[in-house]
Amino acid sequence: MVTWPPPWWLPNDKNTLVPARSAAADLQEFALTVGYSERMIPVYAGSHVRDAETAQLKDANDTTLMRLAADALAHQAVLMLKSDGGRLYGARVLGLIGPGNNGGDGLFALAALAKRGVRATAVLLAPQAHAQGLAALVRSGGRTTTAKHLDELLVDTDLVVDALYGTGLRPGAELPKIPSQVRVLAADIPSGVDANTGAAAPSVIRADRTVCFGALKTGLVVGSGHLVSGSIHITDAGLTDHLPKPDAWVVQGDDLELLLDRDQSWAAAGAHKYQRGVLGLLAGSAKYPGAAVLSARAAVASGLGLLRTVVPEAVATALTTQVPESVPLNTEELTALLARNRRNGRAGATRISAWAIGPGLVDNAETRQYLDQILEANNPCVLDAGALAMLEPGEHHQLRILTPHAGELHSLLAKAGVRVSATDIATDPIRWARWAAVAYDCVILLKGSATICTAPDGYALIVHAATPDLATAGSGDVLTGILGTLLAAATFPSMTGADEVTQSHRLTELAAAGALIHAHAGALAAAEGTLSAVDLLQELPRAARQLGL
Ligand SMILES: NC(=O)C1=CN([C@@H]2O[C@H](COP(=O)(O)OP(=O)(O)OC[C@H]3O[C@@H](n4cnc5c(N)ncnc54)[C@H](O)[C@@H]3O)[C@@H](O)[C@H]2O)[C@@H](O)CC1
Ligand SMILES: Nc1ncnc2c1ncn2[C@@H]1O[C@H](COP(=O)(O)OP(=O)(O)O)[C@@H](O)[C@H]1O
Repeated sequence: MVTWPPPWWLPNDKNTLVPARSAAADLQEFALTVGYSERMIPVYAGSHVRDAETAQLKDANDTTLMRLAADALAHQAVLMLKSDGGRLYGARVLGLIGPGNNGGDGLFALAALAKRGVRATAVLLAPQAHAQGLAALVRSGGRTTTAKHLDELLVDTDLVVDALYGTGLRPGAELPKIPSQVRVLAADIPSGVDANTGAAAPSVIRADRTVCFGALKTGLVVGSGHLVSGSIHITDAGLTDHLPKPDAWVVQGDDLELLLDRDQSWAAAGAHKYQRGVLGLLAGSAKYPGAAVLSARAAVASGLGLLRTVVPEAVATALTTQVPESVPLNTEELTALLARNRRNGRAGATRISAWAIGPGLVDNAETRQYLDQILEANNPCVLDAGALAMLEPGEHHQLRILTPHAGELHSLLAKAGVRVSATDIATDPIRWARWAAVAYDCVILLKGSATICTAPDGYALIVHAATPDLATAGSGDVLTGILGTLLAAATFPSMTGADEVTQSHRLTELAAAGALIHAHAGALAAAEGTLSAVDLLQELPRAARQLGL
């Protein structure tokens, strides 16, 4: 059950809610109480992986795990060197070696490469280096040098192995500048990335490939971390018994079926349109007429049964012309429909099964009246853009997905009395998405290159965009339409008596499913050239088919 207000919030003098000092620890606890699935890729805070590694190693001098990590690193270095017809023998590899175990990984990996004829040089960038690793390198014929020679060595290097800092990084590290044309393989996590949050130092060493040891770290999948890690290869180090419950899960195309958990009955030949879901759309304004059209088209293209629309005069004609499948709802019909919803729930031919609210909406008395009426009818809904600005924090026991980008998340949190800057959100996006999920008692889908979907109890799913081209005007309106259709078609555990946590997990999974379809359509559209929101729409049926819907 979601408790409101959450125990770690304290009222301030303006009677709004602000986080108590212990909030971070409490949230961490929350994040760890969620279940486990084999299918999605579990993600752990870097510090938890480090603790697990330490627990796994009974003897502090045992280098078993480090050698395992180094083997994986050396293997990927070989693959990178050999790609594009490159030679291994005589290739020049520079290791950037830091003071801790990450440096140790790099030294053992260089030693393994030196044994295979690579000209391996360790650039010792800290006053001390891992002693056994250093001895192994020297025994294998590798060389060492200091930072003084780095720039001249970089001119003639085939590959840099970044083993400067891993999960032990503290803020303020000095990092060398590596020219962008030099290929970089990172040990565990690119140096400069915070393994718990994904925050990256401006001077972060950007990698083409990262070999991640033991388990996928949160810092590699959100924030700037996943933008600077290149392709990620995870090495199993047998840590499972020592790891806590995951911090989050990364979901990919294969997970869609699991996320949707569809009741297939409607798909039978006899199913009619109402069983596929009836979506209500409250969207658009004279100022933003196109947003309503984009959401409507996306909803229809995602396999909706029926679309009912509530839009202002200025949008109505364009909507019926461009989305002839949509059926407008006038005020009287809306009132009657919502009354039926309130009395008899969401199923049935004359009900609305879910709402998509907000794209292009502006805040005025009429819109507020519609919004209040719709929310009162208690249907599952997705709230985006203009609707977010009209919401207040608090408990409501409804199934809601809110879809802010970072700027909108900032405003939502500010309304709840949580004063965080856009930079704070960028440096720890999962945390602040979780806060908003608690404050608004809903699922938050935080948009960005990594989309974070999280429930009030901390359950978090991450979806990566395959292309930055998705960041284009109207792309979010398309997402709202997709989510609306998924909500309209979904059955919820409430109907079988499940508790609110189970319901909110189901909603989180639907949100992630919507983000996956959106991301896949984006990848298909980008493959054809530059991407507009309309291109994205047109790829939706193909994306859904390829993902097995
Ligand atoms: N713990 C283990 O048993 C294993 C660790 N492994 C590797 O070890 C890494 C973690 O090792 P460590 O805990 O030694 O941490 P790191 O090697 O990431 O860094 C810690 C060292 O860097 C220094 N340091 C951190 N921030 C600094 C700053 N801002 N300025 C100057 N110095 C700074 C610290 O004083 C310490 O000496 C993992 O990322 C992974 O690469 C793997 O070898 C597998 C086994
Ligand atoms: N850098 C990025 N790389 C990939 N996808 C992104 C990036 N930034 C944003 N997105 C995605 O693009 C969409 C933009 O949505 P939004 O900001 O609401 O746009 P609009 O309001 O114009 O419709 C979201 O799905 C978001 O996750």
